[in-house]
Amino acid sequence: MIKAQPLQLATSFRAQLEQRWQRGNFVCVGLDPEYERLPVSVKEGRTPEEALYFFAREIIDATHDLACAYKPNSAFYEALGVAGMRALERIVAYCKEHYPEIPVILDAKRADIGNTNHGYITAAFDLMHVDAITVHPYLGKEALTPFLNRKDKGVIVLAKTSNPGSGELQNLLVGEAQEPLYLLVARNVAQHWNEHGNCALVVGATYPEELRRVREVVGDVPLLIPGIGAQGGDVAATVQAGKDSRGWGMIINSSRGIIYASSGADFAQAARKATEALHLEINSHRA
Ligand SMILES: O=c1ccn([C@@H]2O[C@H](COP(=O)(O)O)[C@@H](O)[C@H]2O)c(=O)[nH]1
Repeated sequence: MIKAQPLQLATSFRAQLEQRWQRGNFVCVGLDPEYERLPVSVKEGRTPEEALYFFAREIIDATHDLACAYKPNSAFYEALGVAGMRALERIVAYCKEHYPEIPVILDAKRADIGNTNHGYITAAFDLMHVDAITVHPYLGKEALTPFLNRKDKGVIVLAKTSNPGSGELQNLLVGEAQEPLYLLVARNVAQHWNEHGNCALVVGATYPEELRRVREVVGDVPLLIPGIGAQGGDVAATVQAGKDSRGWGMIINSSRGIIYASSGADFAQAARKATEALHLEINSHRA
């Protein structure tokens, strides 16, 4: 009889993603809790720190077999001050302890000059132990080198963001080729910044044509794709435009569409249902 082999724990963000994609998991569950919107049953008898922690933990337990990644956005935790940051640290620690195979992406959109970046890196990678972080490209590769040199960690660079006004700067035609800035960013990341194979790019699901153009120039570089669910991005168009040469390569985020699927005590079951529906829809368009 062949014995099932225990899953070997991946040692880098990219390897973690590959294992999740191999299972057919492409949904990134966005852990973006607004305290005011938490179900009454979650807030009752709990401090704000405990409420945030409990809410996220229940959602993680309910979705872990379907999730490609978890993505807490730092803003929602910072908004509660020290209590929020403590909750964030505990949520990441919970994921790492119980589901170490699932990558945790800290959406904090960092990047500054050299020594400031060291502070961001220590906080995210060495204290919080997240597997990847989002950064903006504005300061260029030189400034981002301390992030890029963390070979085992993912560095996810904003290219074309999902917001309605993202074209103001990102669509400006630049360089010799007079191509949109977002495409130049994507090209530079894929060709010059990704020396350790640890880069990914953010492209909003609200811009499927731009997503297609990015995929065309970056090959199989992973894409973090927010904008599904509350922002109205189309799943079929996203998958058609965003999949890589293997039909993989996508980390498709939904936050509010999953975590607020129910405002009642059944929020975790509802989050699972919403995750499963998105998981099935993504996979139905991958072939
Ligand atoms: O271009 C971007 C970059 C990041 N985000 C973040 O993703 C989630 C989206 O949340 P939803 O509730 O699913 O709309 C949130 O953390 C954003 O800050 C993005 O939306 N677009």
